[in-house]
Amino acid sequence: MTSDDMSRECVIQADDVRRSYAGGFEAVTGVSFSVARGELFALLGTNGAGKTSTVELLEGLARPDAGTVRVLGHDPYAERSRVRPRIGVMLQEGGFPSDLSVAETVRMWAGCTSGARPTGEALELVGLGHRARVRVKQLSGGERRRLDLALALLGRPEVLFLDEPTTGLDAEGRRDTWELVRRLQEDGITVLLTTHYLEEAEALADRLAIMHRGRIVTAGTTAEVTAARPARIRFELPHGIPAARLPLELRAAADGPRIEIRTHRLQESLTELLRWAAESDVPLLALDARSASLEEAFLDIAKSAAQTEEVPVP
Ligand SMILES: Nc1ncnc2c1ncn2[C@@H]1O[C@H](COP(=O)(O)OP(=O)(O)OP(=O)(O)O)[C@@H](O)[C@H]1O
Repeated sequence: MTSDDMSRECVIQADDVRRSYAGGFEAVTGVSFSVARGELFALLGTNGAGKTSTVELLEGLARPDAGTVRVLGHDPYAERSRVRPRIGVMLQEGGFPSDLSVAETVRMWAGCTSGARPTGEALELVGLGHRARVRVKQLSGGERRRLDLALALLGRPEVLFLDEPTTGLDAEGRRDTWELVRRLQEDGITVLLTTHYLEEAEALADRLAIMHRGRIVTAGTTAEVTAARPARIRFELPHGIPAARLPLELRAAADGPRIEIRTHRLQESLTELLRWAAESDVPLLALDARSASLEEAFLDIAKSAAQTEEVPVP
């Protein structure tokens, strides 16, 4: 960690936070993490892992049963009036009246937001300037998500909570949203993102945490989270060339003509494979070599967690 990192102000802090629902079910079971100013932190997890339950505590919508939460140095629940004007929250479903126009919706929200941006500026920011007069019910799903985002950005927040911001968007809409989030980050906004898309976390997050059953199972940069997992080389051998002809160190799980090698030394293994292929004059078909992805790390975590879970007694 550089001295610059150490001097960065901690904007979001969760310390050993717990949250239970009526009936005693503990959805968040001792979660700790911090987010520095200007950082984008992604919270990932299996279904029902406790992401939303955690984020609601940070947004000041509920009080933790144990542990402490601080946003911009304040308790977001007890000191809501100090924290709320400085944060923006993009909910999964905005739920605004669908008969209003886009501009009317923004103006309505601006009425409840201190220091709101002008309507045109908020809409331009999310690429909806040309849709100002259209009724909300006529917007596409992707445009509605962008309107949700415009409303979250209305009060020029220092901290932005994005709850699954690209769910329901097509590939182009998703990439447009990523571009926008990157621009916001360049302006110094701190972002806490929850997402089901690992690719989204990979593209945007400075650091991330993966939750499962109410706790953080692993956290760090994408590189840190994937570091311990092997890289993968895949290819097919031409008909008539058996996997047994590969150098001993590279012999791997063969599935018919398809070969997959898992290795912690990707560069060395690949060099060796390519040298063998060149010397033996064997074309490697559909060759694909890649470092471990976040998706593989996530699936491993979900799988190993499932294996250690108790089997319910009938
Ligand atoms: N109001 C509630 N009352 C009781 N249990 C709840 C309540 N809200 C959530 N839960 C439970 O708490 C657990 C965590 O839910 P939460 O919505 O925080 O998970 P999540 O990680 O956001 O899930 P998803 O990715 O599916 O949205 C789940 O088992 C859920 O059923």
